[in-house]
Amino acid sequence: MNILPLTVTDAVLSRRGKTILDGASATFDGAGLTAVMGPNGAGKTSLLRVLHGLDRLQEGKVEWATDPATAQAHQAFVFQTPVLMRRTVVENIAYPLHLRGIDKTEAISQAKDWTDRAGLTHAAKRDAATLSGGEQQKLALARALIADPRVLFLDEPTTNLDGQSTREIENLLHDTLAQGARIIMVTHNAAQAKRLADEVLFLHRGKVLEQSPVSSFFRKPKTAQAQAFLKGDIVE
Ligand SMILES: Nc1ncnc2c1ncn2[C@@H]1O[C@H](COP(=O)(O)OP(=O)(O)OP(=O)(O)O)[C@@H](O)[C@H]1O
Repeated sequence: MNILPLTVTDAVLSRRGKTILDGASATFDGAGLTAVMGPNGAGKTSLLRVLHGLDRLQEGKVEWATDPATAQAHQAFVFQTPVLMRRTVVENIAYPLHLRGIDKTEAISQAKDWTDRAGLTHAAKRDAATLSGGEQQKLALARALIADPRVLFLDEPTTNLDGQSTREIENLLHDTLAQGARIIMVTHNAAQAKRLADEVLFLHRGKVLEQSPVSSFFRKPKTAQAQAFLKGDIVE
């Protein structure tokens, strides 16, 4: 099911008198990974939440190629701090299949497969609450991927993780990209964006200043704000 392109047009989002998105516009299409970058507080997480339909805009619109319900059924969101159920790892990963009414034996069988793919075989029967941060992120990613989303939203999935967990997560993302998905991922890590992304969306004070192929963004950013950001200057 092709739910793309996804378009956000002139998005305005305010909270408690503060403008968080200030006329943000962007289009996402085809397979690949969009790295959403920008200074702290630029509105990156808020943009992802709006695209996924978690927050309603005051102005502007979010449109998919299909009706919203179809689009919703083919996308997934992995939060920076995953919300896990007090059940085993396998049961957590099987959950989206239960929601879709898939037979329990089949759901558990697929969940075991994803447990292995996520490098969590050793922890399959453990209560998810006892996992380390890296293991929880891998669980959350496997739980998102089991339903084969066409669009996957990720909010800094490897921040604070060690090298091995980061590599395992990036390997899962490479596989997901090879399956033709579009991943829209907030990252503060330029090296990671270069490893995974085909394009960078640079957000500053609630506006999309640039959405460019990854090589041109890092070689020749279009705005003074992006240049300063890449130099490591403090950008507000
Ligand atoms: N529900 C809310 N109520 C009030 N302010 C909010 C709310 N959500 C976000 N904000 C504010 O909006 C701004 C943008 O937040 P957001 O988390 O989207 O930015 P970000 O670019 O993801 O930041 P970071 O890189 O620090 O994670 C911040 O100043 C934040 O404090």
